[in-house]
Amino acid sequence: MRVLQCDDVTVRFGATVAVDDVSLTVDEGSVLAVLGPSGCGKSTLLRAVAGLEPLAGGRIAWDGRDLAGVPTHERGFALMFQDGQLFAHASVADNIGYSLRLRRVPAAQRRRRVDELLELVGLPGYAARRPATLSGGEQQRVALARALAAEPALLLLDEPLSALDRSLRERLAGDLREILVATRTTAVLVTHDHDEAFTIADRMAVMLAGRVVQEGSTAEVWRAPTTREVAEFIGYETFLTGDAADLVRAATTTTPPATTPPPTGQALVPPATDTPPTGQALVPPPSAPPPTGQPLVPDRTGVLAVRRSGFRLDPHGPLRGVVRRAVAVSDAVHLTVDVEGVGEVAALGDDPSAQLEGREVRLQIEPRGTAYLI
Ligand SMILES: Nc1ncnc2c1ncn2[C@@H]1O[C@H](COP(=O)(O)OP(=O)(O)OP(=O)(O)O)[C@@H](O)[C@H]1O
Repeated sequence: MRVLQCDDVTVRFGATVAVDDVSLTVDEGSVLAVLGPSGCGKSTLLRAVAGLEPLAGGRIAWDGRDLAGVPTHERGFALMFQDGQLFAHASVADNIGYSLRLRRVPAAQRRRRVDELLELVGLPGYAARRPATLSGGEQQRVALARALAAEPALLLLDEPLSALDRSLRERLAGDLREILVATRTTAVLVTHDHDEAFTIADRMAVMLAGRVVQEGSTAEVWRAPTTREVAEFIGYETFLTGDAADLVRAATTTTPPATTPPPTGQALVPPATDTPPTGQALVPPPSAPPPTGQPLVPDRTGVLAVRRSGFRLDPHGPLRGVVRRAVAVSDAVHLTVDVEGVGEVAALGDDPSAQLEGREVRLQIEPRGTAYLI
């Protein structure tokens, strides 16, 4: 059931239109990510839903009821920010139990609920600790427990993981997804990180310059961005037109993967990650077999967008090129390859230690890493 409904919402700061005619809906128990670059208006939209910014136009409704005139504390929503903003002088238990105390929940019941929440966020035994003695990740877990304590009708998450380092962010994003699903929490997550949006949310709304430019299930937006701006924002790096696009399209001839149906909603990892393929591919064998099978990329005019993982080093690949640049990352190598008849493309190799610059290579095309922009 649809519970949050934003219709033509506009928020202005003087002459700045921070949120421009945005319409969105969120279903009960589902998580919507509002994904966009810094300054696109996503935090302002979240604050408007919380009742912290007045609307210049439009309407926000909860469960069919217009929220105009309903103050923040009466909306029954909880907010969690990038910096959890814990009370420094209170224990972890008092931080988590704060909203329960305000509601005069008896102490014994409060303690039980705090213990349950600490278990849920993976911090059993932390009740007596002070926030200053916790790591950044632990502090965010406590902030999440505090936000969930009052069983909010809607949880509003504003970049909840961006202050953390990358590996911790990835782990916590997975945990956050599991906790939201386990508690059947309806949530709106604001983030600039497309991987985070993919891990945590069921649906995604891409926001650019105050407007929602694409909305859909995370898998749908990931696979089929509608414009170049959206595609760039969610990680497509190479954009081809005309003969270059035709050449790549004609070379895209591989057997369809066994798991063609896209994940819907519950996926914890993106379907087209930059995971490197197995086996290294440097020198093309002279008798590399010609590609066989049916072209998978539809024959249409438009811009062919390709992720780095869409072009993989493979000795049997149909495209030939010369490596212009190779940048090793932890378990892969990011390549810029000048492909015959195509030009420079971003590609992926699997051996960070290989000396590839200046070498002739072949590339395979991974259809799941490609999209057509019409
Ligand atoms: N209180 C304010 N007064 C004036 N302008 C504001 C105010 N809050 C936000 N803005 C402006 O509104 C626009 C959107 O800001 P907002 O913080 O919503 O963007 P954002 O996408 O959340 O960015 P970030 O990720 O950097 O926080 C920006 O141009 C910003 O300068």
